Amino acid sequence: MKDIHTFNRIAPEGLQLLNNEEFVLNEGYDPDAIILRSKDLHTMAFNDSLLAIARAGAGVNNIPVEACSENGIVVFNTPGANANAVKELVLAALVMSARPIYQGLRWVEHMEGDNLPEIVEANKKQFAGTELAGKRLAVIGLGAIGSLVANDAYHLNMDVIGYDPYVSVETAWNMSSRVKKANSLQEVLRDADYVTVHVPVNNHTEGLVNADFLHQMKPGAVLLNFSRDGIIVRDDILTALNNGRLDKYVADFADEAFVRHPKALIFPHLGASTDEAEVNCAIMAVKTLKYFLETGNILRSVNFPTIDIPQQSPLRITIVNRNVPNMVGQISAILAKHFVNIDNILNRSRGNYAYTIIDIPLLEDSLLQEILEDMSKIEGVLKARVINRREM
Ligand SMILES: NC(=O)c1ccc[n+]([C@@H]2O[C@H](COP(=O)([O-])OP(=O)(O)OC[C@H]3O[C@@H](n4cnc5c(N)ncnc54)[C@H](O)[C@@H]3O)[C@@H](O)[C@H]2O)c1
Ligand SMILES: O=C(O)CC[C@@H](O)C(=O)O
Repeated sequence: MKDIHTFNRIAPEGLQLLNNEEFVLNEGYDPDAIILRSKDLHTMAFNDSLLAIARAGAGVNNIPVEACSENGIVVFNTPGANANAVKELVLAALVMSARPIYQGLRWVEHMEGDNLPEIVEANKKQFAGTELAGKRLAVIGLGAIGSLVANDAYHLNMDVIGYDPYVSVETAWNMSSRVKKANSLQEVLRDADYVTVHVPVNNHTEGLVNADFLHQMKPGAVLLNFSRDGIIVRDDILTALNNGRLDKYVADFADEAFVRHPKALIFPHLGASTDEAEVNCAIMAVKTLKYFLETGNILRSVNFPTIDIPQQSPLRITIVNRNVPNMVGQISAILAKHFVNIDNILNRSRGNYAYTIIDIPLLEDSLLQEILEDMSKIEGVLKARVINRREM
């Protein structure tokens, strides 16, 4: 039995894929795996038996990924599973920044009386806006969300320019050829009326939107942030709003400095909050996690390599190790010492870490245990486990 802990609301359509014969939910204190959305795990102590964490979402900044790698814990996310939901909210945010819809709705809510239509017609000019068509939109980060926003904004007749120095081949194929490609931040920001940022927050993007970035924007432009609050320097945005350089700041992250600011429009982190996105994310997170727990194969991990080979032998040993020389040699030597034949072995690395799968014939439990203990003692092995195909 594998114990899965959940945090936040994970859609039942995903959780019901965890059958009762193999999995229990939220039972013990030492889970084999965690599924979560935005719960912050940075201060959580990880139990030794924790094998994996699946984020039902795109961003993994609420998970201490480096510490997980050091403890041999595989971290997964659900790429693209909520991208359409975020895209739709960004399009709504673009319209709401061009036209004071929200202000108009609030105003009309407080009106009463038989002559309401006349009052409305006499005063509605205060809620006139502008159109998006013909305006330039800069999209920074052309991944799952950014590419959808860019394509749809083009269909709203916006002049769209994108910037992503690491754009994936898949995204490049999905992008409309009408979306212009910028080669630098300076180029993408220079003439844009609207700038929307869709990058993950990490060591390279933290504070990306700072005074220098804002200075490169066209005066009076609008900035949209549906990525994370960590990508902005709050004081620099406040300064730009207050001195008029930035016309509006529209974000999906509540911050005391912005919530009542007259030039800010703040959403309560609603990007992924649609029925469809919640179900998509839960199903993808559960399937990915279940596949890893059952087969040892890794798909959609943010800290370990993709590895996916069918198990053709009764036993599979999986090893999470540091990416250092002679690891496969030492692992094989232990099996050779016990005269165990290797049916299949595959080692893949990613940065400082690697993952090894070894398929072997059936062995006595005691011998298997001894082999596993020997492997766990190798300097640089972070986690080792056995998958017995008969039990699956
Ligand atoms: N508001 C929400 O509820 C919500 C929902 C989903 C995702 N997000 C946030 O949006 C981010 C993007 O999501 P996604 O699904 O599009 O992820 P993604 O991984 O598909 O796309 C991210 C893109 O950013 C690009 N990138 C990275 N660093 C860059 C840089 N310095 N300059 C330009 N491009 C850069 C990458 O090459 C990639 O193409 C997530 O990491 C998450 O933080 C927020
Ligand atoms: O789960 C959510 O509501 C937000 C998810 C979002 O922040 C993400 O990074 O995918």
